[in-house]
Amino acid sequence: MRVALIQLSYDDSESVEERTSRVVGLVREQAGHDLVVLPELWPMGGFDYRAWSEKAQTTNGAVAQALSQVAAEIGAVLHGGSIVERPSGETGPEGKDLWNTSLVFDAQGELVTTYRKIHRFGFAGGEPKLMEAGADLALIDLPDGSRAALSTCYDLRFPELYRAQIDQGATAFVIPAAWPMARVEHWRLLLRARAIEDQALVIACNTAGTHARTEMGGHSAVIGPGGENLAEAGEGQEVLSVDIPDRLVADARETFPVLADRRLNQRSSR
Ligand SMILES: O=C(O)CCC(=O)C(=O)O
Repeated sequence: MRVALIQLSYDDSESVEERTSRVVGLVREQAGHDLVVLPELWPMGGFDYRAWSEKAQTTNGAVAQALSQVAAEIGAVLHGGSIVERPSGETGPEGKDLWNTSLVFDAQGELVTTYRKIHRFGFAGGEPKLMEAGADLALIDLPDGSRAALSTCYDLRFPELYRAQIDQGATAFVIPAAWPMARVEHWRLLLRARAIEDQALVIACNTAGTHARTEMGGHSAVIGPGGENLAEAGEGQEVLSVDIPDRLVADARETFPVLADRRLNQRSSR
């Protein structure tokens, strides 16, 4: 399976429409890949809290439609990163109407899965103040037959989420992010930790550039189930193109079957 991660750089100068058209062009250039991945909240700005409400869209809005079209055009599964979602006529348990929602399109351009970020970042501000939390796990079948679980940025700090995902059959994690430079070493270390402890393929696409006065950390990466770096980006805009060997996770789990020794979960049998 050939995977492309588009580590997009942006600042405060583009409209949503301009950025969408730039991103569609970058996705189009990835024809020949089986899976293309974009970062978290790239259309609205990961840290541009003040613009979120005004820029929010539905999962059938202009951004989603542009992503659907380009996925079909290049015939690849497209993880479109996430958008600030305002569904029509829905509010959550806290009375808010925004979610941080990832969109996945199949190679025909159909929106096959959405994932609403479960762990909201910002403590008393940011996401918890403005958005509802997601409640559901989301998994997708990848073109090579493996099963990928979705999470977003700050979710990475909560290992129990990834354990729940492997209990649902996940062999890979796809993680879009807008992770700041200030804590980029946490990002790099936690990606490896999740790969090693869950013996899974980690496909993690971060943001570059500086927006809303926050410098993004870059260092998107593809990490194998033994913690091996299959590819890692630098700090600027960059596309990572990676060939994932067949049976990478299956072989790792067979030759070093540590997950079978878990005792504090339903699957423990020893
Ligand atoms: O956990 C972190 O340090 C960064 C998280 C974040 O930026 C996010 O979830 O948007």
